Amino acid sequence: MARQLMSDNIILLTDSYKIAHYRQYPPKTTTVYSYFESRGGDFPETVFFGLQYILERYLAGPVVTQAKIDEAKEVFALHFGDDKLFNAEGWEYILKEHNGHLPIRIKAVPEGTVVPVKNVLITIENTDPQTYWLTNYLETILVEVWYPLTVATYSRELKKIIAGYLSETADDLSGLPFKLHDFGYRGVSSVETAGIGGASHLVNFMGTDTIAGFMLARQYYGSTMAGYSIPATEHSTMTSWGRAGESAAYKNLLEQFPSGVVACVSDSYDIFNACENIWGKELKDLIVERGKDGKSILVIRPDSGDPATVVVRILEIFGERFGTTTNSKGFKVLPPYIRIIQGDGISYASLKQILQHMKDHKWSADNVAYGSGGALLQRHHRDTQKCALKCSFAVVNGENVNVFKDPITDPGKKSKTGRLTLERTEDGKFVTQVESKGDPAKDLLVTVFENGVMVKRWTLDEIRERAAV
Ligand SMILES: O=C1OCCC/C1=C\Nc1ccccc1
Repeated sequence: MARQLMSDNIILLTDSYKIAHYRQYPPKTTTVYSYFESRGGDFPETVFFGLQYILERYLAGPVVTQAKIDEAKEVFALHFGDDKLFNAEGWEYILKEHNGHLPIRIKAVPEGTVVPVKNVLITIENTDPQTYWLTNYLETILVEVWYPLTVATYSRELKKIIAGYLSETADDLSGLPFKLHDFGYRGVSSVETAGIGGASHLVNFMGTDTIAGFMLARQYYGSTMAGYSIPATEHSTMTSWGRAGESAAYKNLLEQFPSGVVACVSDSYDIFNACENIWGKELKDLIVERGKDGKSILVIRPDSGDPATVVVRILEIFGERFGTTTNSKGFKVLPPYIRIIQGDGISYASLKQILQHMKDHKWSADNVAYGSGGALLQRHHRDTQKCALKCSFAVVNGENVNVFKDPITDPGKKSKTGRLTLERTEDGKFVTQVESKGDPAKDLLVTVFENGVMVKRWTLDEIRERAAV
């Protein structure tokens, strides 16, 4: 049989130090209860997303087998130089008593919910008193939810910026879902990262080139097709015509794609010459003609230079060549058959600068879409939103213990204690009730996983509803 992939042996999906933790809890510990939160960071609220994938992919079903236990025995004896350290009995207990299903209960806020930081988002506890040691054994894989949570949050913050400028400078927000396109597949650390991050972006938008992203949404979030794209050029398909062949390359593009939306990267040599003399003069009539069907659009993609400066300069050139109208908010709009996509240097900071520069020059946000790669999918870490899992409650020798940490060296790391609920106050604000004082009937946390079974799932459509800007 093909050897178990490391990522498919749940016993190996943890940090080495956790292997020895079962001997370190107080004697007669029967419950370990922990919670996950974002303590805050770049943004004051987060979109909860991505736990469903982790549960389905790594924790659900009969994940414990004798083969995996044997593999763990072998590798941990080598890894620690000690064949007595690994809790083989504990895992064999799960195999025999629970038929390989994890005796764990996980409650979480519904995916897509936007929650202010410093609120409980997930709780996890063991359902079998024998497996108190399993709760935090699963911390490692569960805390990886920081990544989809942070990408979904970051993507939504970019959406807020674009929505704001559309509200101020466009007739409506109908173009918003396609205003930020995911260019990030090559810029992430692995195919799995691309899938997770790509799906996280699709909570907020519908434009993507990260195929792994909509495939993950298809497989884990019940979304037949979560994201869309269009024919677009890259430098190789343009520069292979040679510099002298630049206009022939562009003309060929319009002939190959006589209708529909098509994008063309145009900065290979001199984007301003390309816009002024090729797109704006030599091929102008072709562009206007194809636009007469009311649905064909040529999208020009700059890919270098200072984004704000380059975008506005192209808008001015196209405004002169193709004309403009003034919309209900008093801002200029190019004819519907020609647009711009800025896919270089897009980030939370630069997006505001570009949109503000456009506004200062009376250009509507309608004219430009954006693409983002590494900044969208990769330039994040667990401390971006300070995501962590901490133990807040235990039962030891039949006694309830409110567990917490409160380091004198960092008050910001003080953890919540007791059993927790996430509730809403009368005025609709989220509040985390601590010390087991919450009302389970009001708890917004939903049991999503129990004893190996996914007991609650959400679809991407439902999640998009909750996360709507
Ligand atoms: O130009 C475009 O218009 C919209 C469709 C996508 C697109 C470009 N895609 C892309 C992907 C990965 C790296 C760079 C660009």
